[in-house]
Amino acid sequence: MEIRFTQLQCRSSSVTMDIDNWLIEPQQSWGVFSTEGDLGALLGLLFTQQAHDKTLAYSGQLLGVDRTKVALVSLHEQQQLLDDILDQDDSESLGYIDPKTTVYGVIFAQCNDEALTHRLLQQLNLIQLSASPFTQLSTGESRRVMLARAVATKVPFLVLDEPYAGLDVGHRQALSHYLQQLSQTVQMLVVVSREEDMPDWIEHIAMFNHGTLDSVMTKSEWDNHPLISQLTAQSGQQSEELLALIRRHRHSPSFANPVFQLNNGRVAYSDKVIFSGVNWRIDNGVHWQVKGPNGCGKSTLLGLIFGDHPQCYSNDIDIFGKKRGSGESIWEIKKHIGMVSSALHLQYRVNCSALDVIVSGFYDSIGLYQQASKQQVAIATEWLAILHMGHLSKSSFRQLEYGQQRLLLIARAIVKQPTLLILDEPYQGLDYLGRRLIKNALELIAKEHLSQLLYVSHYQEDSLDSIKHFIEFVADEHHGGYRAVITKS
Ligand SMILES: Nc1ncnc2c1ncn2[C@@H]1O[C@H](COP(=O)(O)OP(=O)(O)OP(=O)(O)O)[C@@H](O)[C@H]1O
Repeated sequence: MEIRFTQLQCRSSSVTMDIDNWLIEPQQSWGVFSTEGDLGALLGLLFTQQAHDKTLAYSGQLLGVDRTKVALVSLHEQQQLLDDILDQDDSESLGYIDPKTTVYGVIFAQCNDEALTHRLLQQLNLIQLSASPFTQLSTGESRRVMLARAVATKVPFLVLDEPYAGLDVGHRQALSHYLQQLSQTVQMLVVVSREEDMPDWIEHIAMFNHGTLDSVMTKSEWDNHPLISQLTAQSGQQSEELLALIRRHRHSPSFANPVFQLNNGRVAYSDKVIFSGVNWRIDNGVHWQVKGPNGCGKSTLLGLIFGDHPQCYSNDIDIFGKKRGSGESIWEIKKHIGMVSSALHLQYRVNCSALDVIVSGFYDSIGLYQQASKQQVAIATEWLAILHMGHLSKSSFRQLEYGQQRLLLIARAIVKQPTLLILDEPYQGLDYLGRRLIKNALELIAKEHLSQLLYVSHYQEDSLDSIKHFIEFVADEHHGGYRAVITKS
């Protein structure tokens, strides 16, 4: 396709996209880097006009897009598909959710082609998961299925919005290689908000600054562009404001050691062991990072702490001075924990306002069912202002962009200043500035011990200086699944 944008302008709740002049020649694939706002969602809408079940109004010209021949991969689409499948599995079952829709089924439904489905399962390292229900996959596993599903449509143009989000290092490299090969036959727009996610093989890059197409350039021009250092300085100041807010309301109770202890931890399903023999002790004030490849059990382990994993009662766990399963109330435990994860993001299916989402952090509820105090509302309002979302205070959570939703969920987790702050790939869906803001704030929270961090990220650049303790899952040759290795830097 030859696509031409001329004086095009359209807006979302986070940003106004402005493109004076941009030509995408036939067969060309482009990398798009954006510093602010969910430009991937806007471009996805412009190119498909079917995502989110709504159309996007714009002024100016967009010529050459055949919308029947474009497929979109984005976190929003992934969320939507999970929602749909959960609804479908739910409605077909008798009172309990029976996860029927398999990985194979999700891909095959797009092409009705067994050979192609099989090939894609192989190319994206999904063969082992072929019969797994889609709703049970880990974040990185679902990401790869979303891509296979888009390729299965056999369209000649793909819009890939943050295709590397949630993938471990190995899978990121494999995907980059796969996309390079795919680019011989399929045209692509690859939208990224991390410099290191810009694929090496991309020859043309469009750089957006605050929503405006700033410049188009080659990969080598991009590698030396000064914009990144300017942006870094800008986000530092915002993070300081955030920390000042947190400091003002600090009130962390401290517990006797150990805060958490897991003895000989094991999680297994009927067909496979995820991990076994895990011994992990978390002492007061120590921050930890959980590492390991996609599907090794990082979220599962954190679910044992948070108490929402069904096997937390069959494991030997002490938390906040109590033995799990000794009659302790789950709410009593959750009171001391703030949590951000993709699973929580998916669970947050209620339609309350942006402000209420933050306030719900004081009550550990999904949605708000209590009368908040004036002070709670004031703190949540300050959070909205720092996140540049003051004008969205009354907007419905589900109508916001994925990245805006994620920022609100991060604020929700931090707002009550929990003893343990569990951050399971917190940056997913955040734009460049949002990610810098939150990362700086977490670094400061950790440094000042305002909360104790349990942190998961697949990116080296996300490492926090204050985290010196690591629990890493590595393949367990003897028992199958994974075992944990503990290290200190
Ligand atoms: N109910 C279930 N039955 C069988 N397997 C399951 C079930 N729920 C989760 N799994 C599997 O457990 C494994 C661990 O999942 P988990 O989400 O903990 O991985 P992770 O390390 O957090 O991965 P990622 O880096 O992709 O987020 C995955 O392979 C997932 O498919």
